[in-house]
Amino acid sequence: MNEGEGRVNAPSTVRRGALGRLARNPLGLVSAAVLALIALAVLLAPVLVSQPPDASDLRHAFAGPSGGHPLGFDSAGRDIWSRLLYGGRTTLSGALISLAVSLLLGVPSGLVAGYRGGRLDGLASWIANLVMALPAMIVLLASRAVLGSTVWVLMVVLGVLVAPAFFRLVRGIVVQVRGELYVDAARVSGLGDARIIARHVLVVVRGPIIIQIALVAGIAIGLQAGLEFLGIGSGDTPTWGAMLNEAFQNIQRSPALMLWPGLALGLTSGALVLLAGALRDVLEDRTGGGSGRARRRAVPVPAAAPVPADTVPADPADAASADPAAAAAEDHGPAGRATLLSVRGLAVGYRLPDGSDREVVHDVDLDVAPGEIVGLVGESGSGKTQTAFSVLGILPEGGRILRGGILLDGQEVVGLPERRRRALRGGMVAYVPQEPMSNLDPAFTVGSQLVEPIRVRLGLSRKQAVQRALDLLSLVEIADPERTFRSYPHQISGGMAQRVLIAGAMSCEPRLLIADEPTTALDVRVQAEILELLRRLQREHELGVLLVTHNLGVVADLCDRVAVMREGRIVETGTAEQVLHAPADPYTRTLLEAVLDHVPAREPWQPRKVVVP
Ligand SMILES: Nc1ncnc2c1ncn2[C@@H]1O[C@H](COP(=O)(O)OP(=O)(O)OP(=O)(O)O)[C@@H](O)[C@H]1O
Repeated sequence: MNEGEGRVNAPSTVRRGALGRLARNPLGLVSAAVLALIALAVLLAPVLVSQPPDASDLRHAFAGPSGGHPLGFDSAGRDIWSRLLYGGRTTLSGALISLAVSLLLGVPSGLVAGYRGGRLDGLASWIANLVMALPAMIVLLASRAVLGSTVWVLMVVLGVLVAPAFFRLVRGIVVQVRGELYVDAARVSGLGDARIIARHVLVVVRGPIIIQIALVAGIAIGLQAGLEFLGIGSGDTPTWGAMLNEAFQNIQRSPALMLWPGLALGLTSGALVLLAGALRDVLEDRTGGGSGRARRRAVPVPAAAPVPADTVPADPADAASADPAAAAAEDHGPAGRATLLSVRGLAVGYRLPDGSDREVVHDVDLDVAPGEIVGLVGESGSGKTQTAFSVLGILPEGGRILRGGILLDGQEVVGLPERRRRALRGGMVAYVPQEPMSNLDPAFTVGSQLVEPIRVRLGLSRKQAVQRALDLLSLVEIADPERTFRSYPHQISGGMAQRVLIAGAMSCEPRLLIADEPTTALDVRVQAEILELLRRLQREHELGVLLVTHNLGVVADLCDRVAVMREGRIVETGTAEQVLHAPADPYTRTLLEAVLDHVPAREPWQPRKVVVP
């Protein structure tokens, strides 16, 4: 029954930490050690030097190394070792300030712009492009003239100039991630934007951000040194760039003075670049030994305490819709049963560039009663998914409901604020998607994906949520729930993944389940098992099910009633028996004829005899 159990490699999904993998990467280890040594030396400067960096004694000008002065003296008789360590403090702190500013500006704006899209994204991208187009050196020179020569202020300006690098990196990744089905699944499960970003999006961008930090730190150090070398800094604090400047002025007399600040800059920048490369290998797992990508977390499915519609605070819209709801249930409820879902005159459109709408669903009426399975069938592009997404309130960007109403358990949901819509999704109504694997975030274990929405929606403790997730895995007939709980999506089969998604959908004890081609991506044997599971859950939990499918075999097998869609309209509705045996609409007949049941089977293929002359 539990197909694919054998595919679970081992319960011990070894999840070595990134630090451990970095320690096994020779380049990473050496560069991290060099950086750590440099950081330690500049931090311990007061105890490592024998005189302050600005203490000058002209009698020692250009003098070589001596006791307590391992690198000798500069042109003003100052201790080079002391200036190198204290200069490192200024240089590295300056780089940290630039980094902090660029991270603070670039990362949150990239996350929000990428995730929300639309005008906000357009505006943020425009600003980022504008800042990137500015010549950094010219802006820094102008800033010095206007804001003064304090190195810290220049570092803040540098941070602003570098921020677009983080913005573009993060935004680009988020735009890709937001289209992932597991993000849609998290949305459908009722998780809010902030939680989705924190859980599913940040985890994807953190690796590239860490790599970028190493690169940008190197750039900031280089630029700052460049400014100081040009003599643009304040000159009252020792920095590696200022040391290079002084050394350059005395290059004829003592070329060795260039060596130490040059070495410090070269070592630090080089180590940062190498560390960035090693981090890239480690975080993207190029060195083998683990499926870094696959190990990215996973997300998921719904979970939530049923949030009865009537517990949501009333607003005037509800009062206005109360009567129509009751009327709809009375007038249109199938066979006199109270409707769970009642769609009336639904029209969905997509905004065109000229401001008009392209209508893709026209005046759809549809009902689902408790304990009833209604099939929504039709050829590809007929509007089934748009209808289902309208009920869930997750139409893609640009799509909107143009007309009509949707009553969920008597409550009008069209026009309901997103917060209240979210309370219904993953609560009273749950969703089972078409492609189970794509709806699980590969970076999280199955258990983690189930537990998070359960905790959010049911307000359970972690321990209780884990127990509930295990119970749900048993409910969907997974033989070894604990093992599956610990597995990553790449370690389970498609059929098991679909069971996991159904478990997630059931976690909120929904009353209406919307299943969009739930078996299409599965092989025939697993399809039958999943259909049987849905049937059992529907029976035992009195679920209303809206089953979106193009498979008339599934309809015959599972559905009580059928609505046939064509070009955005419902062309025929009736009991499964009526529609399949005595279709009234010519389009339904065409659909049925397309199922080759009545066509005589072809002769088995026979190899042709090849006559060899
Ligand atoms: N994001 C979108 N922007 C514009 N039009 C869209 C968008 N998504 C869907 N449509 C249009 O809506 C119509 C109905 O699509 P829908 O996805 O509901 O079809 P479907 O019956 O579910 O097909 P399938 O079985 O292939 O999923 C199609 O003509 C499609 O082009």
